[in-house]
Amino acid sequence: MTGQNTEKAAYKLDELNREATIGGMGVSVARAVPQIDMADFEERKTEIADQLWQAATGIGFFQLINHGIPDDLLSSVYDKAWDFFNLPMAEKEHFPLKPGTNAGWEFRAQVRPSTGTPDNKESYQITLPNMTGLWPDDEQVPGFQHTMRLFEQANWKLGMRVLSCFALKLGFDEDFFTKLHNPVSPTYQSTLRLIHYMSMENAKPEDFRFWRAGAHSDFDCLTLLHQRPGQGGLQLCPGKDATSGEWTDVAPDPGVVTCNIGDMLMRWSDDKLLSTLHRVRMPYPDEYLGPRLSVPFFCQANRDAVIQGPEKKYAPITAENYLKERMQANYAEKKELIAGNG
Ligand SMILES: O=C(O)CCC(=O)C(=O)O
Ligand SMILES: [Fe+2]
Repeated sequence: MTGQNTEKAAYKLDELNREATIGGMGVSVARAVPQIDMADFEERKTEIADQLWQAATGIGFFQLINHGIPDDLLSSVYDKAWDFFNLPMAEKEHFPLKPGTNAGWEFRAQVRPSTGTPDNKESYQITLPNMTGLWPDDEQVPGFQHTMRLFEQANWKLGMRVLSCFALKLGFDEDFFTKLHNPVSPTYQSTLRLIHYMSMENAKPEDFRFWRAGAHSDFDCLTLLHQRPGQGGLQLCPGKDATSGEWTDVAPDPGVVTCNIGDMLMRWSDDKLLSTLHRVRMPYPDEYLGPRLSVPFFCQANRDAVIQGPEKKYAPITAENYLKERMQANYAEKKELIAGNG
């Protein structure tokens, strides 16, 4: 089967080689990240698809405005995320991230090939078929499960709109990707992730040498990221490697959803849609030093989806096998599956 040999060798895929060489600071360079208006989506689909294609074949990042995810839902997600992260450690430990499931809580466990050190963060991941025993109850965090399910669904819907535009552009049926991100299937593996990057307010100068999130590309098809205004740090470096060392801050403007293409869609588009390296840097001394909360949603095709582009540039591979290969590099020393999306 395709992939079996490559699965055995961590770092074998091009993406991993790319990641392993990009731990340096680099320099800061301003670049425009296109903003794309999703208003009146059905009527404006052709125009929106053109804009998405241009951004995704260029810088690989774009920001959606008028995306339809209600502000009050987003605020409620942030409130409940804090309620969760503020639980005592001993309570959070009841929801451990289970290897290979992208579900549950981890604390400073994700080591990036690019840095070799754990990201300075804790996170809680929601992958719907894998959540048994992993939801805090309404006494611990009132309304947590209800709110997160609503938000997961809202992100899925927006993600599928974007993917339907890429499907049209690639010559697939409009609902091609939607059918392969089927949320009622047991093979569903899209993930909502709540991330708490630790406050740097009382940190020692040497702690600033590390990364909130080391440079990486995402494994999935498409990532929708919610950043909080005033809590920046996300940077991108376009192209297939970071040899330029030129990183661009992606502003956490209010009301935008920041999107990037992941490796899975890059492969599925025969390398036309570009998965772009990104990272989360530490704040500069004159910036906000408090904790940072971000919420990405990873649109990741169902495990049994077969990935092959219209031009058949790469051999077919199931999403499950593709992710196995991709994940092996991101495990902590015990080679456990820490996080399988970004
Ligand atoms: O927190 C962020 O701004 C980005 C997080 C990210 O890139 C990831 O989790 O894959
Ligand atoms: Fe990422």
